[in-house]
Amino acid sequence: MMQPKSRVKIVSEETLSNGWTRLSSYLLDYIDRRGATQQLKREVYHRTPAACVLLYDPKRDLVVLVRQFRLAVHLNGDPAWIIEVPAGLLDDDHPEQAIRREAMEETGYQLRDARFLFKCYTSPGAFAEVVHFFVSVIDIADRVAEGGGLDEEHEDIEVLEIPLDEAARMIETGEIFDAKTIMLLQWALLNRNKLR
Ligand SMILES: Nc1nc2c(ncn2[C@@H]2O[C@H](COP(=O)(O)OP(=O)(O)O[C@H]3O[C@H](CO)[C@@H](O)[C@H](O)[C@@H]3O)[C@@H](O)[C@H]2O)c(=O)[nH]1
Ligand SMILES: [Mg+2]
Repeated sequence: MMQPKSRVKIVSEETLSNGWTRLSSYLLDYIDRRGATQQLKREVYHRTPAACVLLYDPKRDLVVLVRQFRLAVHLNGDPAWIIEVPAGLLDDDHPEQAIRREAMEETGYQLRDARFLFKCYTSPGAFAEVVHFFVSVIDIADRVAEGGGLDEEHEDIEVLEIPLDEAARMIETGEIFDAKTIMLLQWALLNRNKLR
């Protein structure tokens, strides 16, 4: 059995765009499962790692979500102020540090425990992005600031407190359609009893 690494040889990389995030085109020699060498062309968007968190308040049985404008959604013609769990890029921080910072900036909640759940590739066909998923049990007393995002980054974030069952229904109605948000809400539905 061939080692996986020896099946892939990067022949060349060309930077197509180097703006907010770099986009490259690669040529690679790829040995397929029958042992034949194929030359492939693949584009990769070098999105850096990120983290997201489900804030769950067991006393009120609600989750804290954020609503903000997403241009890609707008360009597709979908309602573009979309509802998501708090999330952000790691910016060289450890995932847990990053998610504490993002939760504070976006929602004003000071997290006590943040429990790592899993990591996931959000779109592995084209994006290098890995997202680290967390859950944090919160209480109304943990909200020490307004949230809303950073003015200097022109973040314009609305904080929403929604009963978990209502949020679950909003997946069915199509009002919530962000992948990481759906994953965390479904995790919460499966594990709510352990969070009380
Ligand atoms: N100038 C500039 N600024 C940008 C650009 N893209 C994003 N920004 C700014 O950078 C901020 C990044 O905010 P974060 O909170 O760190 O990231 P996020 O956009 O919430 O990202 C999370 O959700 C995305 C959508 O699901 C994920 O793609 C991402 O990995 C992460 O989970 C944005 O609010 C915006 O102000 C850009 O192309 N140019
Ligand atoms: Mg964010």
